[in-house]
Amino acid sequence: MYDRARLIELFHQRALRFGDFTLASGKKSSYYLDGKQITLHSEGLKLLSEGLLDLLEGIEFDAFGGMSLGADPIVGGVLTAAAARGKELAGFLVRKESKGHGTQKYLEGPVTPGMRVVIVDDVVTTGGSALLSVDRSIDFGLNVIQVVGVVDRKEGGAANFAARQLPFKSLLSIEDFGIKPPVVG
Ligand SMILES: O=P(O)(O)OC[C@H]1O[C@H](OP(=O)(O)OP(=O)(O)O)[C@H](O)[C@@H]1O
Ligand SMILES: O=C(O)c1cc(=O)[nH]c(=O)[nH]1
Repeated sequence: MYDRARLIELFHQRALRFGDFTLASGKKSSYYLDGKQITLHSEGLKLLSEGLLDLLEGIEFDAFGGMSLGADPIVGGVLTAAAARGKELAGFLVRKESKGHGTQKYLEGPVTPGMRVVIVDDVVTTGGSALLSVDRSIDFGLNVIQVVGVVDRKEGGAANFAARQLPFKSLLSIEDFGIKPPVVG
C-alpha cells in the first residue's frame, strides 16, 4: 500500500504552480502541474510507481508504456516496482515524432503484437496525448486494455477515453489539490 497523502504533499510542494499557462491542447490554465518534478524525484517516482501497480491490481496485462517524455520515468519506475513484486512486465515508450532514420519506429521496447498493454500519462487533461499513444500502440498491433494517469485534471480526458471504450483510472485528481475542475460538456 503506497502513501497517497505523501504523494499529494510532494505534488503540492514541488509540482503545482499558479500563473498563466498554455497547455498541450492549446487551452489556457491558471495552474500547472509539472509532473516531471515528481516523476524524476526518487521518493516521488517510488510512491507513484507503487501506487500505479496497486491501482492495476487484478488487471492482467503484459506491458506498460506511454508517450515520451511524460511517460519515460514512470515506465522505468513501474517496471522496477513490478520486478520487486516478482511480476514480469515489458515496458515501451511511444515517440511523439517518428525517428526518421534507422528503424523508423514510433514504439520502442520489447513489445510484440497481441500483447495486452496499459497506457500511462503523468498528467491527463484532454487525454489527447494518451490517445495518440493508444493509436500508435494499436497501429503496432498491441491490445490496449486500460489507460492510467497519475493526475487527472478532469478536463475531458475521462469522457474522451470512454468514447473510445477505453477503461480509465487515475491515481490522483485535481480535486486532491483543492482545485475544482471546470464543467466540461
Ligand atoms: O491530456 P492532454 O491534453 O494531452 O495533456 C496532457 C499532456 O501534456 C503534457 O505533455 P507535453 O505535451 O507537455 O509533453 P512532454 O511530456 O513531452 O513535456 C503531459 O505530460 C501530458 O502528456
Ligand atoms: O494539459 C497539459 O498540457 C498539462 C497540464 C498540466 O497541469 N501539466 C502538464 O504537464 N501538462
